[in-house]
Amino acid sequence: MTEPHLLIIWHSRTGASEAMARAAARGAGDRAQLMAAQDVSPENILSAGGYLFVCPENLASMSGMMKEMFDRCYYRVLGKIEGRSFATIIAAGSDGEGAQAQIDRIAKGWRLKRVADPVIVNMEAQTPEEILARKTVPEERLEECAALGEALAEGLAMGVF
Ligand SMILES: Cc1cc2nc3c(=O)[nH]c(=O)nc-3n(C[C@H](O)[C@H](O)[C@H](O)COP(=O)(O)O)c2cc1C
Repeated sequence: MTEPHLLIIWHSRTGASEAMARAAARGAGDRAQLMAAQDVSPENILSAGGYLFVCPENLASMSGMMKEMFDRCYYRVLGKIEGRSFATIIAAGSDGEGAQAQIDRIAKGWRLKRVADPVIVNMEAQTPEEILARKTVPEERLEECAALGEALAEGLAMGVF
């Protein structure tokens, strides 16, 4: 992997966020490290040049596993990653703004710099059956995620961010 690399951190319950994180990693190629939130350590965060956070909105919040990653790592890296770049992709059933705002607030605490507009992919799941079903993200949205991954990794490699 080339340095400084993009760390893509994801959590997914029904597959949408995982597919989008994998698409972003495909776009970034060998300039990205793709990690499930539960596996991320403070050392992984410290060694990356920038971050892409990808998770669903659950009950108006980021998903619990993503929050657990922030809780576990927050103070271990506070003050050591200031100015690094970040972006987000949120999978939602109908909204997504709550999860988005929470990650933005935590990133502000870390003094990260948002370098791409927020991406919220609304899967339009309304009923319990739809919400609990395995998700298939439309191809054009996956391509958008791939393009974002490529742009972030490229910007980091070129020292633009
Ligand atoms: C327990 C639970 C709570 C949810 N709450 C919300 C919510 O507050 N707002 C929203 O837009 N979608 C909500 N959803 C829908 C998911 O965000 C949506 O299905 C998303 O595509 C799931 O992403 P994933 O496949 O990566 O898990 C919820 C889903 C679950 C399972």
